[in-house]
Amino acid sequence: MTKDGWLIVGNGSIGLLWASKLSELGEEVTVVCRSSVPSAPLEVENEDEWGATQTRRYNIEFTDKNHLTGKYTKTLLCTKAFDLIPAFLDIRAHTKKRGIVATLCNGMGAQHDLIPHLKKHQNLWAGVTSEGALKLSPNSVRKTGIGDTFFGLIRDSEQCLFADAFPFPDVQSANVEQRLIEKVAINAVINPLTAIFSIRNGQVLEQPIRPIFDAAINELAQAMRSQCFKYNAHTKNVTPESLHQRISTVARLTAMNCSSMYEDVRNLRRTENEYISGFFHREAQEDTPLQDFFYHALNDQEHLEEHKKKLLTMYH
Ligand SMILES: NC(=O)C1=CN([C@@H]2O[C@H](COP(=O)(O)OP(=O)(O)OC[C@H]3O[C@@H](n4cnc5c(N)ncnc54)[C@H](OP(=O)(O)O)[C@@H]3O)[C@@H](O)[C@H]2O)C=CC1
Ligand SMILES: CC(C)(CO)C(=O)C(=O)O
Repeated sequence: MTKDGWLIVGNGSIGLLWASKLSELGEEVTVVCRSSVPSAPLEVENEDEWGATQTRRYNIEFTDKNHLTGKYTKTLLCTKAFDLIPAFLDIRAHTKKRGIVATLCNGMGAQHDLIPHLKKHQNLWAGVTSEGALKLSPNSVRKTGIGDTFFGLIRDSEQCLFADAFPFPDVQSANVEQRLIEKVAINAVINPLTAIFSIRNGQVLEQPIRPIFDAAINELAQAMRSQCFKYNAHTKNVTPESLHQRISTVARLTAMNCSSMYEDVRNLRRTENEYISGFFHREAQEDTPLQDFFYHALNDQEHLEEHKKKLLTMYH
């Protein structure tokens, strides 16, 4: 049986947020959960313009992979980068062979690694989002930051049911590779700093973190402009000023948010370090000592306090 609604994989903050957005469009939404399957409706908390909390409820279906039926034409994977492929393989049998698969995860690498696992005529849309969200329980989420979201085709099959149109208004992007790289740069600055120093996003703009924030941006801009950088076609016009402006804006708009990496570190969960600082650590041909430092510090969390002190000494 063909299902024309959306199948969302992952009831984390982003999966719950997108379940509400799709539901608001009048779409049928099914969310596949790996752990506990909620029996209550989805709840989304948001602050109105006067700072009062508003809660909206949505009638969507929560289920687990063993109770899925039919084949979905539209699938949105909202997992961490390292879970993307196993999550798709879990539900692959329930995806339509000419349908679309979309991803919303940070970092670089996992999206492209998914391509060989797709069915023959499925289109793959890689998404990037700078919205902030905090999961409160398996069925509730709080919006914590304003941001934008874009999806672009990274695998285009002529026989896909949706041709090359993404079935959600105003999010389609023709230059998604550029957006993916720009987003990984944003995450490579905000996420490690917030995770190492246990601070909210907005605090990266303040003392004593500010000099490290500035240095991390200058270093990345230089690495991204280098002719030897594999993705140089998408990044050659990046300047320290433009990168600075973009990353500072995200930090301001999500000032009260705890980045996904900070949440992972404080909840003792695996981080996306490998797909964020790890990406620059492997791919940048220029020296990126700060990214290398972040990468090693986050792989050595038992000594985070020492890494923190060292960073502060180096930049003051
Ligand atoms: N939170 C934020 O503000 C932002 C997050 N992002 C990015 O979006 C992506 C998702 O983030 P976020 O929602 O915060 O992450 P979470 O860790 O909150 O959620 C990921 C969810 O995916 C679930 N999952 C993993 N594997 C499977 C599977 N096989 N089947 C079903 N569910 C599965 C996890 O299940 P379980 O509960 O069992 O762990 C978890 O609920 C990440 O790449 C993140 O970096 C981007 C911008 C902002
Ligand atoms: C945009 C930002 C920094 C929002 O917190 C994010 O992508 C994350 O937390 O991973």
